[in-house]
Parts: sequence; C-alpha cells; structure tokens
Amino acid sequence: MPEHKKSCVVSAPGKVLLAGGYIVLDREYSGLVFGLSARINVVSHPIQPTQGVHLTEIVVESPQFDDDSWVYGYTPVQGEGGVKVTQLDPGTKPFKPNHFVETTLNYVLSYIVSLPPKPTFTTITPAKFIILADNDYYSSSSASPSPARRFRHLGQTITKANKTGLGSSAALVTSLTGCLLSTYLPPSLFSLSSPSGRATLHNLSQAAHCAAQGKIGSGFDVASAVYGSCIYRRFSPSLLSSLPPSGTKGFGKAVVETVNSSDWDQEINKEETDLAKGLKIRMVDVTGGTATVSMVKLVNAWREGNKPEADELFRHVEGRMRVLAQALKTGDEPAIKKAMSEVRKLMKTMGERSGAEIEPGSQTKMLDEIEGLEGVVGSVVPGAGGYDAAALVIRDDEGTVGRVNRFLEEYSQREGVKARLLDVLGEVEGARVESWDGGSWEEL
Ligand SMILES: Nc1ncnc2c1ncn2[C@@H]1O[C@H](COP(=O)(O)OP(=O)(O)O)[C@@H](O)[C@H]1O
Ligand SMILES: C[C@@](O)(CCOP(=O)(O)OP(=O)(O)O)CC(=O)O
Repeated sequence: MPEHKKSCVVSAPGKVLLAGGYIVLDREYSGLVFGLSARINVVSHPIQPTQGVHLTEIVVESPQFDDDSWVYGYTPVQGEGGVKVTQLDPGTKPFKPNHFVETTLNYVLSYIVSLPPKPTFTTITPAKFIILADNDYYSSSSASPSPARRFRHLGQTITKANKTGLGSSAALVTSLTGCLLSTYLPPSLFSLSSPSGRATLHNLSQAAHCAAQGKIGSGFDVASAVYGSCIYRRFSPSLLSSLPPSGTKGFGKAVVETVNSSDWDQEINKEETDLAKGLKIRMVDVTGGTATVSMVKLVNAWREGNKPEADELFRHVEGRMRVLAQALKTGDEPAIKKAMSEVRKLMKTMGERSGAEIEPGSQTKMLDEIEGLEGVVGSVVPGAGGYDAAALVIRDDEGTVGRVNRFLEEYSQREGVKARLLDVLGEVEGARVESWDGGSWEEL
C-alpha cells in the first residue's frame, strides 16, 4: 500500500457569527465569525472490504449515535464524471441515508480521481471514516455519564438528537473533506498546512456543503471551519452555479476546474480577529423556545422593498461589526460593550422592520438581565438570531462563570425554559490535523 494511504485524524471547529447575520449573505458586506472549541473529528483507517458485499467499500460511522453507520460502494462515472457512491444495505440495520456524508463523498472522491494529468480510480481504496463530535454539539436527553467522556454516547439516532446550533454540518463536511484528501492524496498534492491546501479544502467543502444543503448560503460556517475566526466576505455564488449534478457526465472534470479555479473571491481576514487575554466568548443554549423558519426570506423581502433604509442599516451593522472586532482584539471592555449593544439594537430593528424574529422579546429580557451581571461584558443573539442561542463575551474568571450559571438556572425556572451555558469557548484556529492516532476514542 503506498505510504500516503494511511490513518489520519482531521478536525474542524464549530462557529458563532457574532455580528453580521443577513448582511454577510451579500458580498458588499462582511461578518465577524469565531471558531469554537467544539470540534468534529474524522478518523480514517484502511479496511478489508466485507466479504461478498463490495470490493470498493467505504464505511462511515458515527458511533456516538445508535446504529448510525453508512456503507457505500463506489464506481467510476463515464465521460469524466468522477465517482458515484451508492449506499449499500448491510442487511443488519435499518437503512438510513446521511445526505451530508454521501454528498461529501461524491464531491471529494470525484475531485481526487479527476485530478490531472489523468483520472486514477485506483487512488481510492477501501477505508473506514469515524466521526466524533465534541459534546456541546448536542443537548443530552439523559444525565451526563460519569466519568465525563470527551465524546459522549447520545443514546439515540442522529436525526433525533437535539442540536445546539454550533454548525455541525459545516464542521462535519469540512473535517470529512480534509480527512478524505489527507488519506488519499500524497502530501505533494494536498497538505492542510499549506495555503493552497487550505484553499482546496475551503473551495471543495463549500461546494459539497452547498450541494448537500440544497442552497448557496453565505458559507461563513464552512469558512470558519476551515480558517477559524475571521472577518469573512463571501464568495460569489456564481462560482458554483455551473456544476453539473454529481454522478453525471463531466462532473469530475467540472469539480476539479471549479475548486482549483483562481476566480474564488472570498476574503478571509484573520489579522483583525482575535480575543484579548482575560476575555472569553461563551455560548448559551436555550431550549424550549419556538423554531424560527424562513427568516432570510423575510429580511430579503423587506430589503427589496425598502432598499435605502435597509442598506443604511446594513452599513451600520458592518461598521459596528468592525469596531467590535477591533475592541475584542485589544480587550477594550467599554468599547466591546458599546459595539455589542449597538449590534443588538440594529439587529432588533432589522427584525422589527422585516417581521423576522431576530431578537425576540424573550431574548431581549434574558440578555438585558445577563448584561447586568458583574463580569459580563456584552451579549448578542448570534447568526440569524431567534430563540435558541445567545453569545456572551465575559471576563475569564470563575466568579463570572458561576454568576452566569446561577442566573441561568434561576431564569430557566422563572421563565419555564432550559437555558444553560455550554462549555464551548470561542477559538481562533481552523481545521487541523490532530496528533492522536484515532485509536481507542472511547477512552478519551
Ligand atoms: N456527528 C455527526 N455524524 C454524522 N453526520 C452528522 C454529524 N453531525 C452532523 N451531521 C450531518 O449534518 C446534518 C445536520 O445538518 P444541519 O441540520 O444543517 O445542522 P447544523 O445547523 O448543525 O449544521 C445531519 O443530519 C447529518 O447529516
Ligand atoms: C442569516 C445568515 O446570515 C446567518 C445564519 O447564521 P446561523 O449561525 O444562525 O446559521 P445556521 O447554523 O445555518 O442556522 C445566513 C448565512 O449567512 O448563510
């Protein structure tokens, strides 16, 4: 077996869009996104294909969930079509698709086999890919096991698990893409530590994630999974519009041309994003609220009909976002407080004007009270907003964490919700190769 077809572990962080929701969908504006310490890891191992099942077999497992394992066979597609994977029914478990995993395999394997100078299907050999998500991605329905495990078993299937909204699909697609590229390509063709390797990971993960989602979002979640914290200006959606569907003639060639194209125009500004020592970004998970749907449609419709007002508001959000980024970097607490409070006001106005519940009344009440606690510098409803999450910038000391925890316990009882501080912290680093060998993850 060639030396590069080895076991490897690649991880990618979750995200929090601290400022710039909605405006970041438009290339004229940018958003401030932080990576999170909650990561999704993907571990690869070579395998012997199951006897009598398929000679070309790729197994993907998510062992924290009940019965979540997906087995695929892969076949070349004629006419420079790349590779098409087909989910195999092992007969022993209920047959459940995983659209994000399957789409990522179709995109990344097609990219790998279609690289110039000529298609090489033998590059892909049977392997198993194990997905391990840090605990904060899901709210546990059962009491935490003791001793605490780094990767908790959730005791249910993935479709039933309650997500906390940290961007699991973007972190999954990015870490799986990075692991597939690192497993099957020699370092001369892909290295996560080189700028060109990172660009490949970014472009390919964006393409796969958009296809799996069935829409072209701003891509801030994939960008932060790849690069970590940054001020992000989106790529032009037209870059992905001419890709034929996977599994059809010409797909492999087109995916290589698209991913390796020099037309990618996203801007990743890492210089202006950092978190000063002594401060932490923390996430609050709020369950028991109502789901928010189609908020992007409402904001877009309002903007269409009220261009001058909407554009002025968008410009203000962008301006406050940049002030906030600078203040977080230098640790200027009064400036952070002011910028976060202005972002909150502007986003609340955007919600009121458009009819989208970006900062609903219940969140305003909770955040106003939290901001009154000693050591809490500022708060926002991150990303698209809604009922289910909040982001805080707090002083990094036990007293503050204790005060916030006690407050959330009292608030939850009082308001009949379940609000809790997640362990996750804002973090600067993006996707990386992990040094552990992937063995005995149950012991971690
Ligand atoms: N740990 C995991 N193992 C396998 N698939 C996962 C995992 N985490 C996320 N996914 C995939 O991502 C999908 C969730 O995507 P989505 O609903 O967009 O959530 P999010 O907002 O967290 O990105 C899941 O249905 C599954 O296909
Ligand atoms: C509205 C947005 O600008 C921000 C949404 O941010 P969230 O962090 O709320 O995202 P999800 O994890 O997809 O729910 C849409 C976008 O930028 O794609």
